[in-house]
Amino acid sequence: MEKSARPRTALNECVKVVVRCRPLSQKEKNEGYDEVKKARPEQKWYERLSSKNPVDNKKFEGPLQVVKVWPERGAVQVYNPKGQDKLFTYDAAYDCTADTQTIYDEMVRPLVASVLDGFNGCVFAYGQTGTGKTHTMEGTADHEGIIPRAFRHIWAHIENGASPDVTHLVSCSYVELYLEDVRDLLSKECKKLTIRGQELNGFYIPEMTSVVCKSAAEMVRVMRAGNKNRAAGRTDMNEHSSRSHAVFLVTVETAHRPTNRIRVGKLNLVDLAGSERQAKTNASAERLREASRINQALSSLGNVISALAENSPHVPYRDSKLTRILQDSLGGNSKTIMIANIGPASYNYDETITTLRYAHRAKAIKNKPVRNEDPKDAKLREYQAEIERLRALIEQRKTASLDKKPKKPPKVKPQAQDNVLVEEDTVSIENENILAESTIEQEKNKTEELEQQIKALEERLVQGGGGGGKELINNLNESQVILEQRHMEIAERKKREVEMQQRIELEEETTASVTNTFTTLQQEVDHKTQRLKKCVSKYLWLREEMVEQREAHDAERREREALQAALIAALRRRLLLADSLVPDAGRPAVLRARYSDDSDSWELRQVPKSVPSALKKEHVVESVGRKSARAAPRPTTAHRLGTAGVR
Ligand SMILES: Nc1ncnc2c1ncn2[C@@H]1O[C@H](COP(=O)(O)OP(=O)(O)OP(=O)(O)O)[C@@H](O)[C@H]1O
Repeated sequence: MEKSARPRTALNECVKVVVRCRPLSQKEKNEGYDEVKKARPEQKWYERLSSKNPVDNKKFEGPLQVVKVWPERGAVQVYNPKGQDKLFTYDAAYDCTADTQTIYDEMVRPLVASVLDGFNGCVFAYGQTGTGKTHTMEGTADHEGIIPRAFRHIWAHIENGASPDVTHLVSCSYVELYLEDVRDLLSKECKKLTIRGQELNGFYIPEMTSVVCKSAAEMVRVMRAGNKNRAAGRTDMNEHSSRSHAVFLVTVETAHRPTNRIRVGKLNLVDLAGSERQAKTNASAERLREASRINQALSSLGNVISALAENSPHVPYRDSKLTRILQDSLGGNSKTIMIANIGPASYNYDETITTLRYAHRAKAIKNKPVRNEDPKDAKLREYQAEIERLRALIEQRKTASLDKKPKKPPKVKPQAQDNVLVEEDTVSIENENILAESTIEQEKNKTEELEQQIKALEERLVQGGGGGGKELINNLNESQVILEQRHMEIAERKKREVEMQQRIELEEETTASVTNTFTTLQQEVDHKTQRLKKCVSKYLWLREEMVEQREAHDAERREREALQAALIAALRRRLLLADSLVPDAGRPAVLRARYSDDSDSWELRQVPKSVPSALKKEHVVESVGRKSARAAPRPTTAHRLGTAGVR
């Protein structure tokens, strides 16, 4: 099993990006979104080049399906009413006919195999609300998602492991990020947790519940138990919308007895909450607050992706808890897959383009996965040491109890005068024996207790080749392994085909003029005109893209400002209601945003006016968004409410 010649480190590895487009929902079909845009009046390139603003504000004239996926090219094309269609390429692209099995076999299976080999892995689903992130990651009652498939894969590997010299320990944890709080979904009352720095091997939450599991079914039960505690709600965009980011962490520890080495692979399975436009959601105050935090965390994630893609010297990981948790997965010690989920309908055009842009940027992120060998915090090592200690204790007790064996009473002699003495001896020996027997009984109980402890510890560990023993099961396991290998081979071939296709397209563009030979001048002119047109098209595309990105950025900023204004208005209303409770009620006051080191957050404080500064008692009204001290921006004017507004 063990091959010491294998390298411990992998080369820099880019984040793999996969796009999945969900089918139209029944509601969308009823509204007529199943019409596909086939032809679009094309503006002549020289007309568009001469126009001052290449992007007019043309909108969709009716409901349309605007996304076309090219699985064989790993490309996604989006019909653009404002200009040229958008075309993005990825490691893989799946249309609405693709099932999760295919995505798992082609993309996720190799990653989970690496985790079983001691690497860290992360799969995270990103996208607008209602685009199928939960469907992809968890699945539904009749459709298995990536997470339960990964469980089955892990246990198939353990059960098929040929060597009984290999011991495994599989544990899982489940946390969610709700309103910037990390909550333990596997603890009673979902206790709040604190992320303690960044360890070498993934994020570190000391009090997080960790459940040792012994089968895939047990892991599914743990996931379902956690899901019951997850924050979910109904929005206009999704009947069952996840209102939190959920991270399911699987740790697989593997000990190889001959070499006494332990490998620890950690797999983060992340279902992010969806971004959403407030204008579309008709959100209530509570949903607004949730959405604001969701969008805030996602925008931090976007900033981290951009900084990494641009090789920026500062990556703002500390801007949100989500980015702290994903720190290793993005630009660190992990192999990572981002699944960007999109919807096909035209009313989601802006969000689809935003998701595709982020996903495209994420392709440039380079990770540095390292196999985790013999880490200090391996639980398996702890268990093994404890079992050894208990065994040694039992041995000690056994040798000690040999000395306490009951003595035999002396034989009664025939002489009458000696009998009294002998009887006395017998009584004392019998007493000693009763004492010794009770001590032995106690020792036996203690030994049994220790043996029980060893058994309990050993039960948590799983020996490789668990499926062995029966020939039938062995054969079944073997065929399963062969089948898995075939799946991997097919997936690998398909991946290479997509890569080849993308390379051919790129080379066609760059080398056509070099390789082409022309017999007539006219041919050369035609060819060069064609090339010029292509270059101009590309230029136009980039110009449009730039303008659109600026527009999207402005729209996002405007939306955030509107959201902030709405939240502040809600806060003001609450303040007015609670006026009588405010210590300085009646006096004019201002609201100021101050950064608090204690709570690592921005706080809205009510500061009384016209009071000598020594007597000013600030009253914290509410924490506004957590930001780390280093990365936090100065409060904007939106934070500073007018003095007239609040009494
Ligand atoms: N590939 C797919 N095939 C069939 N149905 C799908 C697919 N993707 C999503 N759906 C359906 O679309 C609906 C919304 O999906 P889901 O809840 O997974 O979205 P989401 O992105 O997780 O949303 P949110 O961010 O609000 O939690 C569900 O009814 C789901 O079953």
